Amino acid sequence: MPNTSRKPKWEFRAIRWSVQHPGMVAGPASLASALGVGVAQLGVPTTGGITAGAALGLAGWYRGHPDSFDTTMLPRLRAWHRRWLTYVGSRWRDILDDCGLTTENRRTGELVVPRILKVRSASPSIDTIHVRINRGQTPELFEERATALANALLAERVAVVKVCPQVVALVVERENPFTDEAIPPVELVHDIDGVDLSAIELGDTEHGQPWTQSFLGQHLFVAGATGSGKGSLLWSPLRGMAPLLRAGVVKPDVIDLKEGMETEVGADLFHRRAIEWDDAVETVELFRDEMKVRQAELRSQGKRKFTASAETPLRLLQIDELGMLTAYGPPAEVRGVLKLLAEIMTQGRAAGFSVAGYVQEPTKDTVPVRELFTARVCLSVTSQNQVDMVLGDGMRLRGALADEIPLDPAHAGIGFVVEQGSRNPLRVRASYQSDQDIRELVQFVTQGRAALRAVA
Ligand SMILES: Nc1ncnc2c1ncn2[C@@H]1O[C@H](COP(=O)(O)OP(=O)(O)OP(=O)(O)O)[C@@H](O)[C@H]1O
Repeated sequence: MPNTSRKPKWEFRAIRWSVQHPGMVAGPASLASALGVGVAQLGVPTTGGITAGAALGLAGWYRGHPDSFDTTMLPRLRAWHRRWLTYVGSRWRDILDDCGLTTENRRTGELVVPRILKVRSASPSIDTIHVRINRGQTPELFEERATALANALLAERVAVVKVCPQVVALVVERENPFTDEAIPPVELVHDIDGVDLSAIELGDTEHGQPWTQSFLGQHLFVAGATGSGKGSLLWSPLRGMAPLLRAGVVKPDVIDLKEGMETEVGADLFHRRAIEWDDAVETVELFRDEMKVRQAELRSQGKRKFTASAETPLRLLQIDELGMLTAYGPPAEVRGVLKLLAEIMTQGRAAGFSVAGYVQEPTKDTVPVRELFTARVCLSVTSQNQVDMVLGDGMRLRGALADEIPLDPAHAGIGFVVEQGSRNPLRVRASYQSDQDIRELVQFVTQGRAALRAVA
C-alpha cells in the first residue's frame, strides 16, 4: 500500500523554495520569471540542475512506484495544470461574467471576479475549485447558475458545495468516462490458480483499468437507489470467483428478502439461500456458528489466519436489501440479527467469513452496522448527504457526485469508491451480467462440481 503520509525530501525542498520564492507558484508567467531569478541568483548550471533533478525525481518515482505516484503526485500535478492552464485569468473572468457571477465595485466601477483559492483534481475527469465569493453573493446564487457554469466550462455538470462563510467549492465533472454501453462480464476463468481472491474484477475504473476488490478479510457495502445497478455487484464477485465456487473453495450464502426475485436465476450457486424472514435469521445464525467452529479450529492449529481451500472455504454472506434485515423486521429479532452481524463482521475477517451488504438507504437507522464494513461502493443515491455517509466525510466535496448520477440504464452500475491508501474518490462502473450470463455461470459452476465429484 502506498505510504501517502511521508513526503519525499525533494517535495519539502520544493515547498520551502516556493515559500521563499512565492512568485514561483503564481503561474506560468511568474514561474518563468522565478526561473529567471533562479538563474540570476544561482546561475544556469545550478538552476538547470535543480530543474532536471526534479524532473528526474518525478520520472524515477513514476517508474519505481507508479501506484503511489498515481495516488499522491498525479492529482497534484493535474491540479496545478488545471489551475494555471484551464481556470486561468481572463478565461475564468469571462466565464463567471457570462454566467452572471461577477459583481461591480460601486465606488470604482471595477469588475470584481470571485477568486480561486485552490484547485484539487482527484481524478482526470473531476476537479474541485475552491472559490472566495464576492460580498453580496450567496452559495445559492452559484447553485442557481450551476448549469450555466457547466455549459460555459464545457463540463458534464457542476455541483456547488458550501465550504465555510464566503467560500464555495465548485465540483466540476468534466466528462463521463463511461459510454452508454454496459461493460461486458469478465471471461470465465477455468483454472483456480487464475483467481486471486484479493483482486476480484468487478468492472472498470474511469482510467480504463480493471476495477478490483479484495474479498479476503473484507466486508463490502454497496449503496444505491433502486435501479442504480446493485445487482451487478452481487453477481460480478461470483463470476470472478467461478472456478473457486466450482471447487468449493468459496461458499456463498445469500439472503434475498425480495421474495428471492433478484437471485432466483442463480439460485444453484449458493450454499444457502434464504428468501423469507425466518430462514434469513437462521442463515445468519448458522454463518456465525460456522465462524465460531472455524475460529476454534484455527486456534487449535495455532493459526491466526485462514487459507482458502476446499476444507476451509472462504464463506461469503451476501445480503440483498440489507435494510429489510437490519431495520424492518420484528424489533426483538432485528436486535438479535444486528448482534450476530456485528459479531461476524468484527471477528470473521481472519477466519474467512465475509459479508457483502446491498442497501438502498445507507443511513445509520437503517443499517446500524454500517461502520463495520471495510470496503464501500456508492452508486447513484438520492441525496447529497448519503455520499459522505457511504464513502466518508468530505468525499462529495472531493468529487464523488454520486447523487448526481442519473438513475437510468445508461448510467446503471456507475459509482464511486475510495481505494485503500487514497483520500480521493475514484469513479467506477460495474460490469453487467444478463440473466443469460448468470445461467452460463450457474452451468459452469454446477456442471464442473458434478464432474469433480465423479472424479473423486
Ligand atoms: N452494471 C450495469 N451496467 C449497465 N446496466 C446495468 C448495470 N447494472 C444494472 N443495469 C441495468 O439497470 C437495471 C437495474 O439494475 P438493478 O436491478 O441491478 O438495480 P438495483 O440497484 O438492484 O435496484 P433494486 O434495488 O430495485 O433491486 C437492470 O435491469 C439493468 O438493465
